[in-house]
Amino acid sequence: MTSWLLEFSNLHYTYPGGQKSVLNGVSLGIPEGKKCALLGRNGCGKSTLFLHANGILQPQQGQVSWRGNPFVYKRSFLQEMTQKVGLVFQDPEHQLIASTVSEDISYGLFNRKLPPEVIREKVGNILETFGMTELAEVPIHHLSLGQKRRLAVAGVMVLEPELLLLDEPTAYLDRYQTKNLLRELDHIHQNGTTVLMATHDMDIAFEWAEWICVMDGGRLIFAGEPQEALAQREMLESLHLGMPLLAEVWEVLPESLKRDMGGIPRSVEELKKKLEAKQEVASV
Ligand SMILES: Nc1ncnc2c1ncn2[C@@H]1O[C@H](COP(=O)(O)OP(=O)(O)OP(=O)(O)O)[C@@H](O)[C@H]1O
Repeated sequence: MTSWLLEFSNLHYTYPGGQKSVLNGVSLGIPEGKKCALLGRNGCGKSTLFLHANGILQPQQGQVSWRGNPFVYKRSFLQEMTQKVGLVFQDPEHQLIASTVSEDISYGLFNRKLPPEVIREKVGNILETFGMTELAEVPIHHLSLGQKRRLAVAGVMVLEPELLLLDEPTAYLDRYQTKNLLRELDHIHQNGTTVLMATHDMDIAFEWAEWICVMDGGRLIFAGEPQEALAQREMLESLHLGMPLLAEVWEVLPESLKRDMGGIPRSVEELKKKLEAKQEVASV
């Protein structure tokens, strides 16, 4: 049986004064140690679900559990959850509060009342990990959007969460910045953090994630491995998510080539490698 690090069970939520319920019985488990993607069209409730992951919002019905233990909506428990679950908002402007890069990263550590020398060391290490050492004293309003996004992730990661949730972290990033961010997330994941990313981008989800969830209308409608998601063409197209580009390319390849290549490659690099290997065999 899969062990869920965080589990949402039958959550219902309507915003105060809202006309419509946003979460309509969503049940979704985040498997420990995996890179996960949450897909769904605009307004289906992804961000609202994220706000339930560390108790910022409390469900009106249903339950959130951490390692099988239901959330208790009391200050001490919620403080513990904000440490275990790091949340990176869609808009970094909502997250960055201090005036310079290093001050911003220090903020959460100061709140934890850590000794100044420990804070200095942690900030220095995280700046190095994120390649931002030279930006330490730069005012936040001088940063590019890509740098702000990296800083928002760094500011959460310095608190060493066990689960990192990112709300559309690649939105508005160019290909180069997107690749860098995904590489950083891989690094974070290799160091033992479970990662869940909300995205509209099926190509990123297919290439990067090991577990894919799809929401619609405040409910979960699919959860499974990326290859299983490919069997859901009709559902993915009806939600305007579409199929990954590589799956579309795969469709038009000759059957003999597909047989030799095994399954659909997960990335362009994997496709190239498989094609080159095939050419080498053919030229022997
Ligand atoms: N603070 C709020 N007050 C009232 N309604 C809200 C609030 N935040 C979000 N909503 C509404 O809740 C619904 C779900 O929004 P949410 O941001 O959770 O969806 P989403 O799937 O993350 O969308 P997107 O992909 O566009 O970011 C939308 O109809 C939105 O207008």
